[in-house]
Amino acid sequence: MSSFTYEKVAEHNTKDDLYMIIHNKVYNITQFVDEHPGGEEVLLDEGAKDATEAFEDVGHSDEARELLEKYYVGEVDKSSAPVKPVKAASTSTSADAPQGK
Ligand code: HEM
Repeated sequence: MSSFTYEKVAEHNTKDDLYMIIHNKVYNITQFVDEHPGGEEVLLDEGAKDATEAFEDVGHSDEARELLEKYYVGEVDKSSAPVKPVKAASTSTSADAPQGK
């Protein structure tokens, strides 16, 4: 079974190559971006990192959860640390976010 560090997942951060982590599982959702009923914007915003909270906040249906299986590519390497994906259109505030060493 493949495992991915957070850093590896963070590299897949574009519409043409997008990964997402939900409940410690890694999904390659590139093919799904155009199909998402909630639009592509949220997937691009929440992609390339752990989107568990965003995914759960929406209250996605069982059908949505089943869809995920199709895009499963592996597990998160839990010994790795989350990274802040570098994105051109980042909306995050930088001041209170310490960078990794
Ligand atoms: C790959 C992961 C995801 C899958 C497979 C997925 C799938 C779906 C599906 C099937 C729906 C239709 C309603 C339902 O069945 O629940 C939906 C709706 C929606 N999703 Fe996602 N979703 C994903 C990730 C996300 C994320 C990370 C967000 C971030 C906030 C999000 C936001 C929404 C919103 C706002 C709707 C409601 C759209 C509407 O009814 O107007 N989704 N999603």
